[in-house]
Amino acid sequence: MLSGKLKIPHISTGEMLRNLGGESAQMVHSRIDRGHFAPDDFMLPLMKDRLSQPDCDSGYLLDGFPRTMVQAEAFDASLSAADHQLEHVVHLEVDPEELVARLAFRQRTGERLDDSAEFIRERFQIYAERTAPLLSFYRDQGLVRDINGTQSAEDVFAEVLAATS
Ligand SMILES: Nc1ncnc2c1ncn2[C@@H]1O[C@H](COP(=O)(O)OP(=O)(O)O)[C@@H](O)[C@H]1O
Repeated sequence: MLSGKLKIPHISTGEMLRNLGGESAQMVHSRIDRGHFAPDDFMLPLMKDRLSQPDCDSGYLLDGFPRTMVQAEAFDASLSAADHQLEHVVHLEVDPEELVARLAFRQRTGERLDDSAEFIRERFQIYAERTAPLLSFYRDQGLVRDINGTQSAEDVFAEVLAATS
């Protein structure tokens, strides 16, 4: 919805990784199917290549990147080198119980192995250890827009649009 409205590409790293072919695919899929991250030294060249495509020239909506401090710092350095700036970091806040319910629903309607109950707890823990620290990193830069994600998709969309316009 958002990328259509803003007319910029939606770049979902999870989707890119799930669709990966070639020789790295097996290594990456065996990790992400268990809820583990793809390695930083795999993600960084992948994203460098993706963000250098012409459709990214006027901006992009990142979904799932950066997810570790190593990624955030490398991304920051590459933005500065290109004289580009991040405009917003959208932080969607949802209660853990609600998230578990949503993931359980997604598992019933989809095929993602990492949505199984076995891996959900693991993904929460990895988020807390490796991704949550990015919030204070970006808060210090004044970029974080906190959004209540426990609303209907339409209301979340409206709130995100208002916070980023
Ligand atoms: N930036 C990233 N670095 C490392 N692994 C990633 C990254 N983005 C996605 N992944 C892997 O892909 C999986 C699915 O990502 P994503 O589709 O964004 O899931 P969700 O939105 O359900 O958290 C993640 O759990 C992780 O294993």
